[in-house]
Amino acid sequence: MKMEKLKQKMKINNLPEVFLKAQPVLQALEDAGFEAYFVGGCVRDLLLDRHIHDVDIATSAYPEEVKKTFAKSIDTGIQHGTVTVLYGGEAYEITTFRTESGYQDFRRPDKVTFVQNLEEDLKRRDFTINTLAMNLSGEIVDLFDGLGDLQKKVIKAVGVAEDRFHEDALRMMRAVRFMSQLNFALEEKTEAAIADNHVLLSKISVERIREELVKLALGPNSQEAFDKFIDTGLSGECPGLAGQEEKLRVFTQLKGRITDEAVFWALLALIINLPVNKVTSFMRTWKNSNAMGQEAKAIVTAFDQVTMGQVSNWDLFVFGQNALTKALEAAALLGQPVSSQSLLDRYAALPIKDKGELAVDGGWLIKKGVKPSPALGDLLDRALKGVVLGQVANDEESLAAFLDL
Ligand SMILES: Nc1ccn([C@@H]2O[C@H](COP(=O)(O)OP(=O)(O)OP(=O)(O)O)[C@@H](O)[C@H]2O)c(=O)n1
Ligand SMILES: [Mg+2]
Repeated sequence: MKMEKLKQKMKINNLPEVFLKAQPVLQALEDAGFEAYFVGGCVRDLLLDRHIHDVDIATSAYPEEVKKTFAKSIDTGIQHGTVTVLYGGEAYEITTFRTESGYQDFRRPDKVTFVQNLEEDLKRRDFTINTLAMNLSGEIVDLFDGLGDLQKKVIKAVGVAEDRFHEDALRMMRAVRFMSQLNFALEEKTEAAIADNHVLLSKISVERIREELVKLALGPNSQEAFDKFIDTGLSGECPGLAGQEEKLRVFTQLKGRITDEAVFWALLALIINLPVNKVTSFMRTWKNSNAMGQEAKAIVTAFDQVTMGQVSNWDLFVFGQNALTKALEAAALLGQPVSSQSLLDRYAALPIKDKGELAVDGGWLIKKGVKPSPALGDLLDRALKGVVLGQVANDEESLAAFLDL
């Protein structure tokens, strides 16, 4: 990407495809007599050469006027001034310049007020790096020195930090999440304001906090971000983490990067010394899906076994490939001495990896004269164990002999 700095104005040449595709949308709004800009995360990520997942547009047009300008639109958040426009097979969120006032509950504005200019809109946004806007010709509008802070690599609240966090307390989590994802530092006053206001996080839904925490954990700079998450008191406002500050510091000393969400949850449970039988309920307090809860529990179970040393082939079979590899990943991150390769080799050498691969089933046993009964289940278990442990070949004849049928 080419950037030119002209009369204090930065212009991006050779815009990536996502923006080129969206340009006609901006053009249509301008042709209809309105102002329109690309705003927020997409401009930030463009300048950082990061992947751009969606392109957001801010405009002076009112929602009704936006709808009139395009053939296809959906009223996604019309009460907040957002209309989703479908154009060229893509969906664009177009939001009228707005300001939000009266945040009684620290999480959503009591009312949205439309404003006439871009500056009014940008100044109620969270961080300077998220206030950048770009016009149709690729010129960057930088009213709050977002470019300077991108260069300095700092997360800095727009204006008075405390006000921004009172408007939306989730922004405190966003601050540490961006630190991790972008490998940025936290500006001093912004950090102090989080430390002063961390209790407001309790007003935010667990789901929204969870989403930010997972992004933080999976980011490349998670170690420093975890440090701030703990230092500022944010961690103490999270489900099950109050008073666990010292243990949570382990996250600042991991031996590498967490690359999987379930591994993160398993690590969290392990680090706060949660007994295996508490993992599912802990996962529920974080409003995780049952599937994620079960996966985390399976990883913790496998971890406990592999780090204790005694792992039979039957154990390996029960863990399964997913829980085993992720438990080994967790062990490596925690610097636990585990002979991962030999466990993986042993797993790979198991005669079967799944119950479904067993050459016989209940129907076969019944044909062999076994009555449907609990004993039938026991026989199947014996067959499965025999095959997994290599005591019998996985074919009908060998299994019939093995089970004395
Ligand atoms: N609590 C929030 C959430 C969002 N924003 C503003 O809305 C933009 C878009 O929000 P969102 O998509 O949630 O975040 P992004 O910054 O785009 O980051 P991501 O990469 O996660 O989408 C942000 O850039 C920021 O300007 C804000 O001020 N306060
Ligand atoms: Mg975004």
